[in-house]
Parts: sequence; structure tokens; C-alpha cells
Amino acid sequence: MPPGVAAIAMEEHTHHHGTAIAFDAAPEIGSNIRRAGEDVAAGTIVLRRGSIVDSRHLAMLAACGVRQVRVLRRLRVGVMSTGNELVEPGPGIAPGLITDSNRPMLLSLLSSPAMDVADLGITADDPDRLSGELTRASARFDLLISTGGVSGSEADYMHPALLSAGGRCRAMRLALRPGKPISAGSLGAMRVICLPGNPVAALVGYLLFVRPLVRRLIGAPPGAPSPPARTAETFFHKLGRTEFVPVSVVGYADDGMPLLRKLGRGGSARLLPIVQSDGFAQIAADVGHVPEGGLVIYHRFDSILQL
Ligand SMILES: Nc1nc2c(c(=O)[nH]1)N[C@H]1C(S)=C(S)[C@@H](COP(=O)(O)OP(=O)(O)OC[C@H]3O[C@@H](n4cnc5c(N)ncnc54)[C@H](O)[C@@H]3O)O[C@H]1N2
Ligand code: MOO
Repeated sequence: MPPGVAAIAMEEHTHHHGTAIAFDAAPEIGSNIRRAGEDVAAGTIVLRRGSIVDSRHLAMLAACGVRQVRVLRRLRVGVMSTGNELVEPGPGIAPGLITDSNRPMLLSLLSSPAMDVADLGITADDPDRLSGELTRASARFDLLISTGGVSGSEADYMHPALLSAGGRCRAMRLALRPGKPISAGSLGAMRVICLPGNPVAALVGYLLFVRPLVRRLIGAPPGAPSPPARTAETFFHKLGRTEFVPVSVVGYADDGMPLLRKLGRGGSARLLPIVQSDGFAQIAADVGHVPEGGLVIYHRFDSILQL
């Protein structure tokens, strides 16, 4: 800015007459001038310790001429599928086999600049191999997420494998549908969450247990609670387990809340309803059928699938 300039007028609001310039209107003193330090005065705190650095902060740091900041190291997370029946996605599949859909889902759910997420592939239902994988993983990761092998039948080995590797583990049956069987524990400093194998059960387990834990470990504040919504029809529900059902928004109630309709027959192994729906409705364990117009919690996929 040349010294002594009091205001800037836009060229299109002026007229040239030879070497003279006429203004359409007298410019206000200071107009169209950005003064050094106007946005950030010297001494302003632009980023506090403990902040999650996102794109806005990167712009600010760059604008302040900062080339490096100290950050926490990334959380190291391993994702493993278990099951003899599992194969990698690809065209065609032999009878009796199942394509591994949990791993791509979890790897995507966990992708974040705050984390280094490693794909540990598929491990067979073999207690020694699982235990070996867990031991190797404990030297590399802060957190291991597995799916499959937790429902407690003879061929479910996550719980025994974690114990035989020298870890701690609790096998639980939660009042949750889908997502009843789940195990959790640790091996050395590595935390372990063993989600059920059924894909929708794995997703619900991720949302309820993995996501909050990961947010805490990377220093992010707890996610905002999901809001209530109203049912557009009766939601039949058996007492005893909190249920997550795929729903679509079909309109808005008089009070402005979304009106939800169930997406056909859900189920813990069925991916199509969750792809065709907008989110999950959560019906509490101690609530029976929810009548038309009744309240449920509505977890929108477009917010809960982000970390
Ligand atoms: N004896 C019992 N059996 C089962 C119980 C129970 O309480 N007692 N609970 C049922 C419920 S509920 C669920 S959920 C499942 C979860 O069991 P597991 O974690 O042991 O899972 P798997 O048997 O390994 O797999 C279940 C189902 O999901 C398929 N699967 C596994 N991994 C994947 C993957 N990565 N991608 C796609 N699909 C996967 C697997 O092939 C099975 O079909 O247990 C019930 N049984
Ligand atoms: O409860 Mo399991 O998690 O339905 O399928």
C-alpha cells in the first residue's frame, strides 16, 4: 500500500478523464483496505494445545507463516477379519465361502489423518494362529479391531486366543440387536475390541464402542448425541434388547422432527437395507412396540459414519 492512501475505490466505480479520475461516490476513509494484523493481532492465540488440527487450522498456520507444529503421534490401529470361510472381494465365489465385507467397511470408517490404520487381512479360525497374530500386533498397535469368532461356540476363538497370548479379555453378551456377542480386552499396551462377524452387527458395535474409544484416544471431544425422531408407522419391538433398525426419512412431523419408516426386513447379515436407508433408529431395550408418531433416536449415516 503506498504511504498516505486513505481509501481504495473500485475501478468500475470511477471514470477517467485524461489524467483526472472522477468517483461515482466519495469513498469512505479506510474502505477496501485490509490492515496488517486486522485478522490476527500480534499475541493472539490462534490454536490451543489439544486442538484437532483440521483444514481451517492448516490455513491459519500457513497464514501465520508456521511451517511445523508439534502434534500427538498418530493412533496406530490394526483391523483384522477372522474366519475360514472368508475370501477377498472379487468376481465369483465358491460355494460355502463369504466375501470379507467387514474389513473394507472398518478400514474406511477408521480412516483419519489422526490415525495410522493397518490392514491385517484375514486370519483363519485357528487359536494358535490368532494368538500369534495378536502377539505380533501388540508390538505395533495401540488398538486392534477384529471381527468374527466371538459368539462363544466351540469354533469361536477370539476370547481364548487373546487369553492364551497373555492378554486380558471379557466375552460379553449385550442386550443389543444386532451386536449381541462382543469381546474386549488388552494385550500389553494394545487395546482389543473383537466385534461380531455379521456385518451390521459389526457396524453397530463399531458405532457404540469403537468410535467413542477412538475419539477419546485421539483427543477428540465425544461425538454429539443423535437427536430424537418420530416413527411414521408402528415399529414392532421385542422387549429386552436395544435395537438398531435401518430407517428412511419419509417426511417431517408437525414439530419438525424427521418421520421415519423401517426399511423392510433388517437383519444383522443384510447390507442392502443399510445401503438403501438414511440411518439407524434406536429403540431402547425397555420399550415395547413404538406406536406411529412415537419417539426413537435417529442416527443419521451421514453424521455417524464420520469419525
Ligand atoms: N452359539 C451361538 N451362536 C451365535 C450366537 C450366540 O449367542 N450363540 N449369537 C449370534 C449372533 S447374534 C451373532 S451377531 C453372531 C456373531 O458371531 P461371531 O462373531 O462368532 O461371528 P462368525 O460366526 O465368525 O460370523 C457370523 C456371520 O458373519 C459372517 N462374517 C464373519 N466375518 C465376516 C466378514 N469379515 N465379512 C462378511 N461377513 C462376515 C460369517 O461368515 C457368518 O455368516 O453369532 C451368532 N451365533
Ligand atoms: O445380535 Mo447378532 O449381532 O444379531 O446378529
